[in-house]
Amino acid sequence: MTKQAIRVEKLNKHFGKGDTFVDVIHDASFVVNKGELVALVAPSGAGKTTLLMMLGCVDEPNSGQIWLGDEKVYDDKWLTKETRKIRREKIGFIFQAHYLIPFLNIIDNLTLLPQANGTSDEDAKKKARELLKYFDIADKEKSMPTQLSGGQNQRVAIARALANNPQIILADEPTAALDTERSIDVVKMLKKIALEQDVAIVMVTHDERMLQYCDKVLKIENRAVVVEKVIV
Ligand SMILES: Nc1ncnc2c1ncn2[C@@H]1O[C@H](COP(=O)(O)OP(=O)(O)OP(=O)(O)O)[C@@H](O)[C@H]1O
Repeated sequence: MTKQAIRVEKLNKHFGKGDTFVDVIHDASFVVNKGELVALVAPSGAGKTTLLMMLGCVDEPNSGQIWLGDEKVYDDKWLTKETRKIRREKIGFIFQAHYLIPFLNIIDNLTLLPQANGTSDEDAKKKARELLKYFDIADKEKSMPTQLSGGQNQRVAIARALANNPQIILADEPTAALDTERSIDVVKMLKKIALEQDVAIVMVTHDERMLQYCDKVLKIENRAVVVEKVIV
């Protein structure tokens, strides 16, 4: 079994034409393995979200190649029309805001997508309860998101990203709305998930203090993606 969760070769992305042309990512090549927590850092506007959204099959690159696990999904074009299916089956997303649905309780927030994807009510609830237990918030299943703290809601959002057993989690500044202590909790939790569930996690962060918990750092420098090992 290969360890590779994401492989990118000579990936390019620009926006606009003429006066509005912006070259964002130029010939990016890197690998993220299963079990790794990888930070993605760069100055504002350098292309972090754009890169994450290409890995998530949301934004289309201009050229290059992307493999998710062993499956090549992009080779100068998407290799399937079903990019939504790839997202649903392989990828979990976490954002800065938790985006829980305010009028659904915690367990219903967790079971909504799996049920929409065809999982039975019973199986979706079983998995949701396992996740809530794993995240130490089993007693909150009947609570509404407004009754939980910011850190607890972010744990629910992480649990939701895991509900479909993804191979890859893409997290866009998951700690930006949290204080330092809660941020460290969340990043340590992501590290534990990566290791225990053999998931690859790419996390955008502006916070240098979080890098020590990561295995690698992807930096975007002058449109190129540079991979650095974390030395603690
Ligand atoms: N849909 C779009 N059309 C045109 N330009 C875009 C589009 N999306 C992003 N850009 C441009 O691409 C560049 C990279 O944007 P991106 O949001 O990926 O940066 P970022 O590193 O995530 O920034 P931040 O840290 O501020 O969130 C920016 O110059 C942005 O203006």
